[in-house]
Amino acid sequence: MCLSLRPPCAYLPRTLPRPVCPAWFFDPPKPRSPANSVRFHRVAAVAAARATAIDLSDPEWKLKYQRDFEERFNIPHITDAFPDAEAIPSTFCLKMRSPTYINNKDRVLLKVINYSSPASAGAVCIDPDCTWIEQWVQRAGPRENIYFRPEDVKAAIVTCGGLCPGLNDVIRLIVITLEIYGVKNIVGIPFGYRGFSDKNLPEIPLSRKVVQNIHLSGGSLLGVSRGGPTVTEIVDSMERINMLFVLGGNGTHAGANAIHNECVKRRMKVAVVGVPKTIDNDILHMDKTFGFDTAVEEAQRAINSAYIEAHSAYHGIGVVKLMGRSSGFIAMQASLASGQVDICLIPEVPFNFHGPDGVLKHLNYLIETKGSAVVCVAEGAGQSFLENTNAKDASGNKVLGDIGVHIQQETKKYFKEIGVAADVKYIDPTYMIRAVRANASDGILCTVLGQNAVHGAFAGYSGITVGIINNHYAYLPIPEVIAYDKSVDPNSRMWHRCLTSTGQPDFCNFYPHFSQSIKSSTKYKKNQKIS
Ligand SMILES: Nc1ncnc2c1ncn2[C@@H]1O[C@H](COP(=O)(O)OP(=O)(O)O)[C@@H](O)[C@H]1O
Ligand SMILES: O=P(O)(O)OC[C@H]1O[C@](O)(COP(=O)(O)O)[C@@H](O)[C@@H]1O
Ligand SMILES: [Mg+2]
Repeated sequence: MCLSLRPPCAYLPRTLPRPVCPAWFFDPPKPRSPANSVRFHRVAAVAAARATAIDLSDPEWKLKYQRDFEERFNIPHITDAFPDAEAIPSTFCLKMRSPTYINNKDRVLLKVINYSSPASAGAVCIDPDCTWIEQWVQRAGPRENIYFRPEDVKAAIVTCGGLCPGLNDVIRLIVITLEIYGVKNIVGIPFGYRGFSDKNLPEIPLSRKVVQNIHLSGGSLLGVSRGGPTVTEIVDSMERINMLFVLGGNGTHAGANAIHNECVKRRMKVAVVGVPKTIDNDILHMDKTFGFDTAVEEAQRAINSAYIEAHSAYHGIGVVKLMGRSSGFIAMQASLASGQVDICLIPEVPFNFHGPDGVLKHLNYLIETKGSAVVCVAEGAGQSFLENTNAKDASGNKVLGDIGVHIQQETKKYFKEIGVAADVKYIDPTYMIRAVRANASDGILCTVLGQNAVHGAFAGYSGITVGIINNHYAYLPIPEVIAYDKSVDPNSRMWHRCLTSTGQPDFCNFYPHFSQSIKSSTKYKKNQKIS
């Protein structure tokens, strides 16, 4: 089957025999655009920095790589700074039966596919032969011994960044689990990191009674914010807090790691544990982050509305903009789930609006052949077409231009110019999606993550976060999950499945002139640097 066809091919039947596919299809290049080349450079820089120490001609390189991996994914523990910290038997006990514990040596396998070649879809290889190297990370869960006496614990929870379905579910389970361990002093920090420094925002006392039903609504019981005090100010104001649960995305986790480091520097015995919250799903190594499933489900509803509007109008075109600053996961998954999208545009895959290979030309084709069309665009896509204001939000995130409005305007202009009627409707459901309560699968994920965050803190780990990896739960050191933003691999099976579903061509005449062998692909080059 041939996916990702350029427009001339797109008019051919979909069941093309393989030879009809252009050669470059079988060797798809990594797309580049001004926006995502920055990202790729960052990825490459990180990989190269790690790779410099590895010499593939060294017969022991595999062993050394494995050792380096183990070191990187080793999670910090209270005993690193306090070797004399006393371990006591766990106070975590269930009413009905005694809990089963996790052994400190239990591990979860991070990569489960043994790629035979760098050309395999989605392959991530360390050397050109794709040598199989086991990469193990720490299994999450309750330990038999704990490093905090529940009566000495003051636990705080803070939620930062933008909203995400499931925040209340995680808060709820952290509080409930802390109480099961016997903790009485539990507080919420109001409005993100800001709550640490704003004297007008007192701590919120939390208990099972307070949190019992909070998961029934979206948002965060504690409130969220961007920006706020410095790490020094945060640690200065932590007073008696010796367990800090931080719910947030990459920015929040960078803050949490800095808080952990500052506590170690000041010789404060504090466990700082993150729970990744990002609706964009851009945290590394995890199957997904909580709220993502719910977001996709809600996004589908917006797409369905756009479809109905477009389908019911004469030459209707529905445009839906979904979240995703630098990663197109929601747009890709929602497009796949809905099956109603004709064009899906994400930041990772460059596109042209105009010209023979452009989005507008294909929209005209869709209007001619189908009578209507639906476009789903991720907010970070096509930013190079918009004015760069260099504006930043309070957290330092780039303020993006509205690509949805741009598509709507350009589409109207184009159809007017070619003298074809078109009725263009634009839907931006961003804040509606973020504010809903978690669906059942996210509710379960939040429950498990919340519990494991508490187990991690009691086990004495700090500067860690918790995530689902290949359907198991693991603790990871924070720097490893925020080294760069996770993004959609345009060479992955999932993106190709999305293209199969939409039937869209490549909107970039860049591709045909780029038919190089796999040896020039980004991943291969990265691996070459290693050798
Ligand atoms: N590199 C950083 N170091 C310390 N704190 C940070 C850093 N980046 C962001 N933060 C703080 O983390 C919080 C959330 O960051 P933000 O980028 O808005 O959301 P998210 O955590 O979802 O990425 C903000 O209060 C911000 O000030
Ligand atoms: O308007 P706000 O609050 O700045 O949020 C907008 C942003 O929030 C997001 O939904 C995700 O933000 P977070 O990384 O904080 O979860 C982005 O996709 C979007 O750009
Ligand atoms: Mg972020």
